[in-house]
Amino acid sequence: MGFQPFLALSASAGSGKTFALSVRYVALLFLGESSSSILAATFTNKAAAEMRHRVVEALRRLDEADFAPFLGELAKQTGLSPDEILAKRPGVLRRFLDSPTHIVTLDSFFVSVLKAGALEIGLDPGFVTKEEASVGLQEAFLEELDREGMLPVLVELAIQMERRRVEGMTESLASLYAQDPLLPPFPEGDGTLRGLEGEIEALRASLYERVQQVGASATAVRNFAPATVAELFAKSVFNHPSLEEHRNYRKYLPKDPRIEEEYQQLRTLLGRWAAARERAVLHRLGRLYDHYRNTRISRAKSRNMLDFDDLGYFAYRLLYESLSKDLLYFRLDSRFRHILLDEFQDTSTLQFLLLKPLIDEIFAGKGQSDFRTFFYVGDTKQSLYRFRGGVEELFDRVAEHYGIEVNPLSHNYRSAKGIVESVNRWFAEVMPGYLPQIPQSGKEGYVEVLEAEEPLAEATAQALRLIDAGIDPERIAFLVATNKEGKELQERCVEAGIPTVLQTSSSLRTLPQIAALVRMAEHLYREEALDAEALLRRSGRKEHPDLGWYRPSMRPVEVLHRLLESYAAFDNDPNFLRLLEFAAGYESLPEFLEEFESSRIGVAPHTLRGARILTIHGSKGLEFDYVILLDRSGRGSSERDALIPRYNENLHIERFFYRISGRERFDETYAELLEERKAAAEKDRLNLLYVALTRAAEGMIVLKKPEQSIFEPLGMVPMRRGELPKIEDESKVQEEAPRIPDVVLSRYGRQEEPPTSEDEGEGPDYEAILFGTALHYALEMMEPFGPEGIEGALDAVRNRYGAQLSEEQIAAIASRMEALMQDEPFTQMLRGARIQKEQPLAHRGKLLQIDLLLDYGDRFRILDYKSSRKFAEHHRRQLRTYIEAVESITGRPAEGALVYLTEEGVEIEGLGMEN
Ligand SMILES: Nc1ncnc2c1ncn2[C@@H]1O[C@H](COP(=O)(O)OP(=O)(O)OP(=O)(O)O)[C@@H](O)[C@H]1O
Repeated sequence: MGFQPFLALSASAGSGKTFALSVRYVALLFLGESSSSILAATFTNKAAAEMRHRVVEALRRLDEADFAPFLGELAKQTGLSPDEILAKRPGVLRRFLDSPTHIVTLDSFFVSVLKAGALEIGLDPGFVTKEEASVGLQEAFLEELDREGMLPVLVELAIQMERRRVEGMTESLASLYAQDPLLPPFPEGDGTLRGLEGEIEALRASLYERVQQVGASATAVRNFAPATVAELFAKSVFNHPSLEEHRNYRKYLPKDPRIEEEYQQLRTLLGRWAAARERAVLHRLGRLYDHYRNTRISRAKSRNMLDFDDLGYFAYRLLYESLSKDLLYFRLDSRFRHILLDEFQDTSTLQFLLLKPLIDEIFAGKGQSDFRTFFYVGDTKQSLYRFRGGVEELFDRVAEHYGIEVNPLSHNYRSAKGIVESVNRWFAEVMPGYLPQIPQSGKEGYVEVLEAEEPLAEATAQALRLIDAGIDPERIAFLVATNKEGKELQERCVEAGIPTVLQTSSSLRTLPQIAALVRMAEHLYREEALDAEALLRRSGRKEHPDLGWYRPSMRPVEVLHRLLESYAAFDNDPNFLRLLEFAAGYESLPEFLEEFESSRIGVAPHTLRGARILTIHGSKGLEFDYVILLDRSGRGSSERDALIPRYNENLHIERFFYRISGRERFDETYAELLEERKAAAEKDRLNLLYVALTRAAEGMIVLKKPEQSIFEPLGMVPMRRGELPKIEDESKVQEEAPRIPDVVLSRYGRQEEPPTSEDEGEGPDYEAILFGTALHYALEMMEPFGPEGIEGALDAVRNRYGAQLSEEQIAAIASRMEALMQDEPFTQMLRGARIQKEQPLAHRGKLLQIDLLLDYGDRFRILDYKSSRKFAEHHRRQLRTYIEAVESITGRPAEGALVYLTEEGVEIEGLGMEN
């Protein structure tokens, strides 16, 4: 086939696009090109790391059987025989390792471009990058508005946009900033709104009178009764293009033909009113935007910190307004002769514009003897980033613009036959232009669609099933819809004893131990002595270490280091080194804490083992042997941006439409645009499902909700195809099942697990944990165990938790204890039993702590207190573990009960062994 210098591959998931990209990269090396002249850009850090890995592995292991397909492709592309390739390999590998490489994410490439030319635009090249805009941005913006006398404009706009919160407006401004180079000019204010409102009012009044005069019904008359223009605009009568079509009016129209005429005029005027409102909003927004942008620019410069949007803004200015290409290449110390782009369907227009000067440079040499190439791959079925400016249309436009051949690939090399065929069946009908893939694997694989009311709960059960079938957790990935669900699932996995790695974000601050450690530092700084166990429970320690060494004058790195020493369980994790490195850059804790919150320190790769938990978005381009795909728990959100952009041929924004509910009835262009957006949103949803369902190589379990499922558009029904692998040693499975949850991690000491509930996006509710912990403590300290012991127990609680609990909370603890002591079923259970409180048990290498163990001589009852019902299912599973442990240790039967001590009173839920 030879080497085609300009080529694009547009092909389905698993068809080998990234594989082809790696082959091409290596082929260029064998053709004598230096790695410093090749730019290979991907979307995520993970993909870039993966690509580097593939290239190095290929160069090292080309002679191994696993790399035969790679070698075969390489031979085709380079025109060399496999033997020639293998003979050249050592030299190529040496040169590769000795030269700088540019296998990077687009964002990090733009960072290096910007660093190279920073001084040109008044930036300090030592700037750091951050994930999101900083906390004080809004205040700084408001200060700027105040200084410039612009606050009244903000207020007027707020009234016009019916926004009660400043945040709503700064969000709109932030989204303008994110696409600054693509913005159309903002309209001038034309002051037509008032005049139009007068005209509309006059027409309304006239119609009101006319419909009254012809004797129309009260309802028909009411439609034109006095109202503000906005109220009138919202009326459903305007759903009818003409009153002829409206049965309340039809028969009266002949009596006064002016009615229909005026109705039509009114509709036209309302349409113009919406457009005038749009102009007024955009005009004010434009005025504010200038100041918003100033604030962003000057803050980025003065703090020397750039987020993604700043990066795009400055890189554009640099490339298009400030710097010659030659100077840029000189500064970058390389001149790219070859560009390879992965996942091109998700490239935003702005990103493309930033690359365009480099691509143009390549095509400038086209036709000459100079060897320059451009290659990109993608799949518009997998485009997911429309919401942040990804435009899949770019794929074909770029090919057309540069005259690049676009080739398909029709085989699937990733997934087993059963998976490929199931995916073909699900999508053939619903995705326009879907080309069924041809499975390449000889394996049948495993596919199961299960209905589950609670996908999060079912997911752990299914993972245990896979693990019990002998599948290493490392080979399993859970795919979830949102980061929040990822966190919740991880909690459940911890408690089910399944090791997991949460990859919903690659940021260090999302690692539980790191987050806990920083939270500890924060508590020290704020002098809030919140229960350290609750925060650092994952460290596996029991005692609260002495933190008396803390001094407010200490540097952040010192505080963190001392905390690490105090909680020795954190040894040897390179992520802690990264944290310390980051902290070393700050002099004071508050400064460190603020920056840490929006930091972008990557997680050290390969430091963690276990099943992966990722969002579907995060799984793009990746593959896993086994995938458990979870339906979304809550409902998805629908698009509600105030400004709807319409793009021109160059994919710049031609104009914005201002969203007003019902405007589509008065404005055809707006109606069409809205329809296009809806169709696009629909397509995005399908794309997301496509990405999710094409990640598995060997097995896939889909957990679908019976109702309101994201899988509904596919007509997916419960099914099963293929078999899970058979584990050779059946006895091992017997012995291991049911698996023992890792109780040391999930629950330790007396405290309840931190709830990560639906309604709090912000993680554990430490108030509730503290309350639960104190309540447990009170019950433990109650001596004797009866109403007479309550007073003494409360004293103990005051001694230990007095500083953190309010008097009301202590009173609430007292009343819950009293309720328990008076509860008939509870006191009944105590009769004839030897009572053991906080009984520790060692079982299968794990330490369990039982709240109340009642020993009746021939059998046991285990009671577990809970202060909330939030995690009932979790509590039940936990209790079953305790029952099993007690039975196996003592050889006597045991049963258990959950004792819920809630505001409503005492409720006891009994639980026997189920199997
Ligand atoms: N020609 C080939 N011969 C053998 N194996 C291949 C070939 N092409 C791809 N593969 C393997 O198939 C799997 C999927 O390939 P790859 O990740 O390149 O697909 P992709 O098209 O980039 O998928 P996605 O669109 O999901 O990113 C990989 O494990 C890869 O090594």
